[in-house]
Amino acid sequence: SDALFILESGEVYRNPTEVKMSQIVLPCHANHCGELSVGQLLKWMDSTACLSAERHAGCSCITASVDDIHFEHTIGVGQVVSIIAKVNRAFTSSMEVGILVTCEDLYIGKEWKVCHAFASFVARRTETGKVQLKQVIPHTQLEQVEYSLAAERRRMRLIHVETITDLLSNCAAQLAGECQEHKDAIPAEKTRVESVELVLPPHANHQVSTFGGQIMAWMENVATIAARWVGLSLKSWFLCAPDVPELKQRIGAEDNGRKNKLGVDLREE
Ligand SMILES: CC(=O)SCCNC(=O)CCNC(=O)[C@H](O)C(C)(C)COP(=O)(O)OP(=O)(O)OC[C@H]1O[C@@H](n2cnc3c(N)ncnc32)[C@H](O)[C@@H]1OP(=O)(O)O
Repeated sequence: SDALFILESGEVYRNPTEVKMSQIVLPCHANHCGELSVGQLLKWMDSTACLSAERHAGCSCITASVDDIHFEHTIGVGQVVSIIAKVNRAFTSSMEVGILVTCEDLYIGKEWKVCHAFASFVARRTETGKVQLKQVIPHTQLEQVEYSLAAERRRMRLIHVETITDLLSNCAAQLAGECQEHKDAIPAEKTRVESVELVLPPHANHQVSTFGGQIMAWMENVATIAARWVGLSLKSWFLCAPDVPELKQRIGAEDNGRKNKLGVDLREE
């Protein structure tokens, strides 16, 4: 196991960028179904990953994007969520942070995986310009695998952004023709939900801009309301981002952030 990796010096190796956060789920963290709200979980994941990125960078970092996330299980009130984040690889000023979420039921003594996500964090520019991060040196076999995969994921991430942009600009007219009339169809416009949020001090991070996790939590809230229009019970669902959520502009107290997009996949149970 990675935790028991022994260095040549005889010391037990611990990844210096690793951050672990555990939290018992309280009723105030739950949604209307009595399960941990995805928005709350995204906030915890973002803060844990940001700590890991800042531990590596040694300076203030911001969330640039989070890749698709597939939630395999829901988490109930009273269960314990553990989030482990570590920097897989640093590029120039950006880093890929791997985030593993597990859930534990203390009373039955079981622990299971909830999701695995990858977030990109960027070290804030200084007066002298872009920060050049120190490289990550993988020690364990698992770290070496993640280090190699991180470069490939970054390549795919950049291609994905371009593909989606091309799709939206070139194919919108063709896709419209694909829509078919169904008897019980709900007009897409009817599922539209818009929410306006006032950025208050509890929404800000230590850099006094809105938490990336808070923005994702607001997005998840609106997406959940929109999805309910189609009449499925939201007992469990995948929240994923066909258009990787990108945080393109910092939102301060007086700014209007650029629009972010989110897709929701529903699963009926
Ligand atoms: C912890 C928090 O809660 S922070 C608050 C929430 N987050 C935010 O407000 C972020 C707002 N967004 C921004 O400030 C900007 O869009 C930034 C800094 C992410 C990117 O700005 P850009 O002008 O594109 O910067 P630039 O082109 O110099 O790229 C900087 C790095 O970011 C990387 N990057 C930019 N966009 C993305 C993205 N969507 N996904 C992954 N990496 C990205 C680039 O590849 C580059 O990496 P490199 O230096 O390792 O080669």
